[in-house]
Amino acid sequence: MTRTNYTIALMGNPNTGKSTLFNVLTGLRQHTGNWPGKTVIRAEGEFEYRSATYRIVDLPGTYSLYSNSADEEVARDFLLFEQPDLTIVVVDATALERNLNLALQVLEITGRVIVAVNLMDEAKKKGILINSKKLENKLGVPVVPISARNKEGIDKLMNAVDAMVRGRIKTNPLSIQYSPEIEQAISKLMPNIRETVGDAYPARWIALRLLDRDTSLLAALKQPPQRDTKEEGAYACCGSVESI
Ligand SMILES: Nc1nc2c(ncn2[C@@H]2O[C@H](COP(=O)(O)OP(=O)(O)OP(=O)(O)O)[C@@H](O)[C@H]2O)c(=O)[nH]1
Ligand SMILES: [Mg+2]
Repeated sequence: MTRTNYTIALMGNPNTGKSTLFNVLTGLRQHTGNWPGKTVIRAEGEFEYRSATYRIVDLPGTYSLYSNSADEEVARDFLLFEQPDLTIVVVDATALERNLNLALQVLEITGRVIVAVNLMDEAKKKGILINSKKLENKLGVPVVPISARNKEGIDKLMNAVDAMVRGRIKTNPLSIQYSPEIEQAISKLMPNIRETVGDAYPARWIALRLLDRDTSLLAALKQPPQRDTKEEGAYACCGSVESI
């Protein structure tokens, strides 16, 4: 029997429109953080699309997954330990270069990624052109231009989501090659990491983080957080994308 329940994570830099997209998909019309605009704890919702039920998790905005802050740890832990079926990285079309930094980090953890280039309306106003096909070829995952606030591109985005969760899209995520010294150290560490944490975790990424002395990651791996979706501040809601 084919599965019909999928989990999507929304990740991205702060203020890129993740919660706006979350609201469009779930049909919710309210702020998702403790104060207007900012998501400080992950929020969850549910919606139906083409006979499948999606649980969608709106994560706090982060610039990296380097364990520098509680927000980064929440986002990192969700990717690592809850392993969503799909991650939508929401990037700001008017600040693509800075935003792609996080997208590349996510690609080091998982290849089940779609990049949603949001704020296309703003980019157009500023005369910024984005070649999403070229970006797609470089990143090796689907890239979909959207304007969440204007509900533009949502159909194309959901088409890509549907195709990916049902295995009709195979990705080939860009893997950054580091200096020979770092690559050598990664190769040395990877067998030990696999032996210690098993195949469920991205060994190459963990090796990189260990080389960076990421003690917070080490602690999280030793004691993975509880898979509790009913956190204080999280809430549930339902919607249907077909009704947009
Ligand atoms: N012009 C334009 N503005 C947008 C678009 N999408 C979102 N915004 C605006 O961008 C601002 C930030 O949107 P949010 O959805 O709160 O962003 P976020 O990524 O959830 O922010 P954090 O939770 O702080 O990381 C809001 O003022 C939105 O109305 C868009 O497509 N076009
Ligand atoms: Mg938000």
